[in-house]
Amino acid sequence: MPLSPDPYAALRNAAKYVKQFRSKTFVVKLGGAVLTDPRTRKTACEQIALLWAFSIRPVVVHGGGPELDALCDALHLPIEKVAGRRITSAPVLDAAKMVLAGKLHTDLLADLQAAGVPAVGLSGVDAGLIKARKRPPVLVTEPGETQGRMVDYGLVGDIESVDTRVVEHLRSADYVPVIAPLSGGQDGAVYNTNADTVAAALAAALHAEKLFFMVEVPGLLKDVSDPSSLISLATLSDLASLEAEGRLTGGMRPKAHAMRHALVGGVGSVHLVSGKQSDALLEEVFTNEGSGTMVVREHAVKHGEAKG
Ligand SMILES: Nc1ncnc2c1ncn2[C@@H]1O[C@H](COP(=O)(O)OP(=O)(O)O)[C@@H](O)[C@H]1O
Ligand SMILES: CC(=O)N[C@@H](CCC(=O)OP(=O)(O)O)C(=O)O
Repeated sequence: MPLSPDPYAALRNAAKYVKQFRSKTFVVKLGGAVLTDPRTRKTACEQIALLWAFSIRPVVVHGGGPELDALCDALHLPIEKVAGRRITSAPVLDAAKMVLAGKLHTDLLADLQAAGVPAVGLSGVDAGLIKARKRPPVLVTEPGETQGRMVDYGLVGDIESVDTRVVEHLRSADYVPVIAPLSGGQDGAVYNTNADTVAAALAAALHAEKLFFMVEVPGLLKDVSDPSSLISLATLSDLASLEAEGRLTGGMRPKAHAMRHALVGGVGSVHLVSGKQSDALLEEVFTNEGSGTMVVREHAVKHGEAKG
């Protein structure tokens, strides 16, 4: 969607945000659905390149769930997810390394390079960036269920610490870090960690201004089956109500948890934007109305006011 019919008015309006966000850290998490389609991946990279050109400092975290599903399928490995997180056996973890720190990661780096972003790839294992411990069996209650059940997620890591030094080091030399969602444990262990969780922990540790989730849908929806039910602005308590009403399912559950973690951890705002609709990220950053959902701790911004 064009910013405005008057290009100079659009430019003046965008300039206000360019000034406001110069040198600020934006963590951008690219979801699996956006990455799987080469066209949407390329469009996402071009938008990140524009943020970079405007002196915003992006840090990219990527998922890759659908591509990992495809490899598991090809290898006849089970695909089991509970509350949006994968049950990860040793062979599934090997497949995760191949996809998340391998093919998908490299293809994303190549697209970012092509868009003019000096991207450098890391996983959470590099330089102890994301340290985790194996998640113990936990009680999980799915929406619609009255009773929870104990779930052993296997080789899934719960984040214990984030050491941002390698990220800061790259940023001080003007590189853009691109992080795959694997984490390191004791004695050389490697764990699979949900990419939303990694993005939120990193955004909090870097004191990011904003955290973006680029997803398949237009943003947070009141009714997941109705794309027109977009919620443009939400608080943490709105998020809790939606969750209690069972309106957040599948991958939106770890995302809701991640949004909460980031906001409580000091990130200014969290945004859900479409990775399918062209320029949705730019529209969310550089226009008053935005394109997706902005989530804030509490209502300092009233409906109808600028989102930026
Ligand atoms: N209330 C909701 N609003 C928007 N999306 C929702 C909602 N509840 C569940 N979802 C689902 O969550 C998905 C996003 O999570 P996920 O599949 O993990 O995305 P990604 O892997 O791309 O980050 C959406 O595509 C949608 O199917
Ligand atoms: C533990 C866990 O669930 N890990 C995720 C990591 C990838 C991911 O999060 O990818 P998306 O962002 O595309 O969902 C997985 O195995 O699918």
